[in-house]
Amino acid sequence: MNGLVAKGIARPHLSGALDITVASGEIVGLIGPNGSGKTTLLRALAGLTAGDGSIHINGTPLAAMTSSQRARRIAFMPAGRRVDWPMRVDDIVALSGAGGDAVAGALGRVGMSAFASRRVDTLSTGERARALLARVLAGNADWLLLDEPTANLDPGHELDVLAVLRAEAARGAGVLASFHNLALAETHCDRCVLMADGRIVAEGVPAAVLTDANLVAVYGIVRDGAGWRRSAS
Ligand SMILES: Nc1ncnc2c1ncn2[C@@H]1O[C@H](COP(=O)(O)OP(=O)(O)OP(=O)(O)O)[C@@H](O)[C@H]1O
Repeated sequence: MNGLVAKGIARPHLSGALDITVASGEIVGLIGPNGSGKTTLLRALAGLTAGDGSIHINGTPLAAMTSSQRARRIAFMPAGRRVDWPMRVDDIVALSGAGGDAVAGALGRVGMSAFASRRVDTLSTGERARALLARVLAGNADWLLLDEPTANLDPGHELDVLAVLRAEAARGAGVLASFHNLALAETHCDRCVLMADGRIVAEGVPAAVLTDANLVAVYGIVRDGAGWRRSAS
């Protein structure tokens, strides 16, 4: 079966066995409250943790791939923005294995060209987030697993990153990204997967997932005009 297809994924802090599929060319928003299991699932799909279940990429088991084959197929961006090495930004992006043109191109796509020669430890948190996304983009992987790619970004750069993710999907990449900004997920994702308490509790087009009933049950919030407020307990 085509796509990134995971079945029966079981890990500590997930409940039961989870199935999830990400097709080429789509952006899937992984949403859910703090502690619902988004990072745990993303790390499992990236092959960073071992446990029960199977992960196939276009029919090939992830477990049968060499680490370089995996790296061409899957790129993972953790939610943490910490970088321990005081390296230049372009050198950090080149850790993806990309050459100079691809590094420069990726930095340009996230608006970071002017920072190429800066040490990464001198960047602001949002700048560092964009540099780390450039590293993922430079690798040109088939599937992008991104943990909160818009965290720490201002509203303009949030939209810029969503536009970059849409361009990645248009070139055929499959994107699975976690979000806490439900408005962004609703507006920019082709599908949403909603997690709660280590389970997938809803998935489908955003309007089918971000229903009033799901928002109350999972987040304890209700729509209030263009935003949300806490539901009465
Ligand atoms: N090493 C650990 N020891 C104990 N509990 C853990 C450990 N790692 C994760 N957990 C727990 O597993 C649950 C799922 O964590 P996970 O990081 O996947 O959630 P998340 O949905 O990504 O949350 P957030 O939105 O806050 O980033 C949480 O309750 C977390 O406290």
